[in-house]
Amino acid sequence: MFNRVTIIGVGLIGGSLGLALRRRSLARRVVGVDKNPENLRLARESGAVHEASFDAAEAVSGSELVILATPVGETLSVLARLKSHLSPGTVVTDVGSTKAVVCARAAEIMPPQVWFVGGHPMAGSEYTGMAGADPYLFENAFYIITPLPDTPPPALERVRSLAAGVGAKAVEMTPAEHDRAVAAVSHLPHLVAVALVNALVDLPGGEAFLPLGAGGFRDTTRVAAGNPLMWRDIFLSNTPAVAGVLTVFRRQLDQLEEVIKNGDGEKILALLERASRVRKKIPARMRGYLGAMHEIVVGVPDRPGMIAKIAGLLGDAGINISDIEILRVREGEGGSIRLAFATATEQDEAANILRQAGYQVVKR
Ligand SMILES: NC(=O)C1=CN([C@@H]2O[C@H](COP(=O)(O)OP(=O)(O)OC[C@H]3O[C@@H](n4cnc5c(N)ncnc54)[C@H](O)[C@@H]3O)[C@@H](O)[C@H]2O)C=CC1
Ligand SMILES: O=C(O)C(=O)Cc1ccc(O)cc1
Repeated sequence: MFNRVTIIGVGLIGGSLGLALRRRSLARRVVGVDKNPENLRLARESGAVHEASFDAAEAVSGSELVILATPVGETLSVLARLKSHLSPGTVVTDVGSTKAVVCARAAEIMPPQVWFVGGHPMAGSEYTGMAGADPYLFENAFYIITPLPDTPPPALERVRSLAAGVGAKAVEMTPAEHDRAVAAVSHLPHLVAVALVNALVDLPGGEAFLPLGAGGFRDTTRVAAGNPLMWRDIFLSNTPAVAGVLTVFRRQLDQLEEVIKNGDGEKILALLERASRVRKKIPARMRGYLGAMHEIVVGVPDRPGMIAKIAGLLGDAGINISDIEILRVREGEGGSIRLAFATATEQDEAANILRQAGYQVVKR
């Protein structure tokens, strides 16, 4: 258990860490600092922090762990302002989406006997601020930690225990490796989503097509609703890696344009098949590092208490629902619910029980 943890920036990620620390009783005292009074108020009200403060210098004093959870562009200036108030033995970590610039500079700024260990929970959403925080956000997510060669093992261990404590799986890499990897799996997808939305708006009458967008447009553009200031800082602090992946992506777009303009069905098919093959390798039934999920989709009529009824039938049979999602709802007609189980046996049993109770069930 930590004695005192200070979180600077109680927004989506800082607030979620506070909620997770409190929920799991991982710290005797969690102090939240923010320049936004509303986020501080919500953090206090929701119990994400024991104490809220505008004064970072005072709040970090005596903390075992200081978590910097501001946008990346603020992290180093916040650190520079509070460094002389850090107590010997304190470990400072961050949660920023880029690591090389911050980790290199933070190591230089640190006073003696205080260590900076970079961190990045690979979990989040398109929401912003404490109002989007979630105590379960990090559950089963990867949490990348980027120690430097001279990071003392006890300092690294403190950040590892934060990651494990909030339910995540810690993985270590160098800051440069981290930045290359996230450029491909997080920063490029964000830019693609932004370009898709802006392209639609650029098309004559395009914005009027927006309501017609089916699942595909929603799925591929969800992240474009994210916080523009946060994402600006990310692109400003990972420029070479992002530029590199954009070049590769542009080549892909050029290739698609060429084969489509040429009406080359064989090549179009080859490109689509290659992507389909690789995409299917992403374990669709895995969340973070959880094992494969075994799913069923249940059709439910639109009546009060239906979810409770289904959960009750399965609960009575000792079957644990690992995940639940409402897929489609049509007012007055019902909809479908996806239920996931840890084992194929539970999946089979759940399908049988619900079918016997008269529900339509499809196993996935
Ligand atoms: N949003 C996401 O899905 C993820 C974000 N991250 C990283 O986490 C960090 C925080 O992002 P979010 O929580 O999404 O942003 P957010 O905007 O929800 O929260 C940031 C908080 O920091 C506060 N803040 C900004 N400058 C400050 C300063 N100088 N002093 C005190 N407080 C200050 C803001 O008022 C706000 O409450 C960013 O570095 C981001 O790259 C990491 C993983 C996922
Ligand atoms: O919304 C999502 O699915 C995300 O992937 C959120 C996210 C945004 C930034 C990060 O650095 C990590 C995760």
